Amino acid sequence: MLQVNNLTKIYDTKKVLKEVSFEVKCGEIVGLIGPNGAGKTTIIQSILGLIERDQGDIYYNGQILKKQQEIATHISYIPEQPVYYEDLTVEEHLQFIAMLFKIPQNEYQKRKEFIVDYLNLKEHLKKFPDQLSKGTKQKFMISCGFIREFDLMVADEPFSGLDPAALKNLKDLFREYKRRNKSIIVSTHLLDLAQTFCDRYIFLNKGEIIVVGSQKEISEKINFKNKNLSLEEIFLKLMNK
Ligand SMILES: Nc1ncnc2c1ncn2[C@@H]1O[C@H](COP(=O)(O)OP(=O)(O)OP(=O)(O)O)[C@@H](O)[C@H]1O
Repeated sequence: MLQVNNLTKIYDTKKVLKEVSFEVKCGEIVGLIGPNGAGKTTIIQSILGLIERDQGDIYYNGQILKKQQEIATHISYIPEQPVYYEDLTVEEHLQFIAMLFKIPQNEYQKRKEFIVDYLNLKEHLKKFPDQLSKGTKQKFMISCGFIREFDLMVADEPFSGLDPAALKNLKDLFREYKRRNKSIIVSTHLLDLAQTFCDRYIFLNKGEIIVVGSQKEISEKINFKNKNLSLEEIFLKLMNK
């Protein structure tokens, strides 16, 4: 469904992404894993057209994606840092997104009830984002990502600040969308959690992909004796820690 070819990004004179290529299939959850500064957010922002690429093409269902509007139509996004309008309430944001994506009113109500219930956001609907705690703000960002229809969601550290119940709910939500044949790219440092719901992983370091595959496949590639390494063990081995 998504094909990323030779993605390269240069800041000043530093290549922070070096010919990164990968694909994401329909109904697949792919974990983007790597140490701080590896390039996860840069990949996500390049796919979404939020920053300009120096090289590389993004294909969506075989069609090259160029215009911001085309990208936004197909791909939903949970940003790493909350982005919102200070003078709109949580509910008004959801309505605004519904309007942008032309979601019929009855469909919007159904989706809102589902997501607000899933994320325990009901008591916060009339609040302004600045009145929310960090974790609730994150749930609000997640609700904005899920209120609209999408085939691919890109989530940049979406678990940040969530309590254990909300972590579980978001994980379940990702699984539910996978059941609906939606694809998800998720960047996270929570490796124990990631290994409970991701199908495949892209391990990055210093702007380069070092290995791609399922936990089992990567385990086998990097360690012949013990084929069942945890994701944390894989990470530490790959980073030579
Ligand atoms: N606007 C910018 N100007 C210059 N360098 C940048 C800019 N944004 C990111 N970088 C650099 O690009 C590299 C990749 O950063 P990026 O934010 O993509 O990493 P990350 O893997 O998402 O890290 P983290 O896990 O800490 O969120 C880093 O070396 C970072 O310093």
